Amino acid sequence: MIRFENVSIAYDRKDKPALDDVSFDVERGEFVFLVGSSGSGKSTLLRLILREYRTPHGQIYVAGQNVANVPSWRVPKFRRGIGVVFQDFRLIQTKTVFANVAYAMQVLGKNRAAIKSEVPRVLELVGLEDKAHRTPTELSGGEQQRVAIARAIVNQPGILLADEPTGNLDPITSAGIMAILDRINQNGTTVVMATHDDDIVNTMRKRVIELHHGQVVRDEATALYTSAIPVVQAGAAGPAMVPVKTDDAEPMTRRRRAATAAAAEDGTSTEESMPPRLERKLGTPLGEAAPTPADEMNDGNKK
Ligand SMILES: Nc1ncnc2c1ncn2[C@@H]1O[C@H](COP(=O)(O)OP(=O)(O)OP(=O)(O)O)[C@@H](O)[C@H]1O
Repeated sequence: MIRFENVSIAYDRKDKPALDDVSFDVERGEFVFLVGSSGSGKSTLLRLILREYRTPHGQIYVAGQNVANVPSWRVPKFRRGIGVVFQDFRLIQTKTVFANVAYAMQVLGKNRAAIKSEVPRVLELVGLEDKAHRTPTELSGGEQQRVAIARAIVNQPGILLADEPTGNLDPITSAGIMAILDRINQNGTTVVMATHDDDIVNTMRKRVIELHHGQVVRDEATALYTSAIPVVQAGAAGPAMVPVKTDDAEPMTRRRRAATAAAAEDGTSTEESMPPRLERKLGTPLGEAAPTPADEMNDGNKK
């Protein structure tokens, strides 16, 4: 579905490459986390999938098309097959929830009957059917992100790109968003999500592609945020290591490290300071299993 072949790009001739000889394949229907420190190249990679830049080196194929061969005038059509969700939601503040989602269909010239039937289905999928007539200013951050997801999937894209979709949200709200993304993925949409959220990655156990200085240093199935095994760093002469955990226990997440440090200072048990496990939170009402009309819509897509 998405293939990078030896892709390198620098924003400026004198800059180090933002991506450096990156190769990977994402199959249709996969869910992939992109991880790596700030500046490692995650957003650049997502932008290249969207054909925001022409690629100076290497080849990128998206849904069978060589992205470099998509002429500028065809880029809008090319992007119809890709939904995008950003950290900062990017909703139109003056439009209602319904109108924000409907707008994504209007720009593609969909007729009123289609909009009237599709928008409610997608709002139901993200659990916002009762907030259709509110504006974004009347919604919580998590609800706004659900509107953004509804807008991203209303045209039934084969690929959903998410750039830190939970970056502005608390852990419980983030878990609700992840339940929705997981469900969209189970309905057949390929999902690529850039994130710094170790709890989410450690809970979901999906494929992880890790970038470091623009290079892929890890590409692992059902993986943790931080590698549990020594990994040879791409481009290194010898087996340089990315961070490795040394015991068999679950690796410390960012929040757990903070809780442990705080507990060490005040002498309390870390268990009490821990946030509830994300798995439990993923079982919250947003993850309800009953199929919705939007599921059927997506199922129809897969056939
Ligand atoms: N528009 C731009 N112009 C010049 N350099 C850029 C631009 N966007 C990103 N870069 C540089 O490219 C490199 C990769 O940036 P990118 O935004 O892809 O990283 P990231 O992994 O998404 O970071 P973060 O986790 O902070 O979002 C960085 O060195 C960054 O400074």
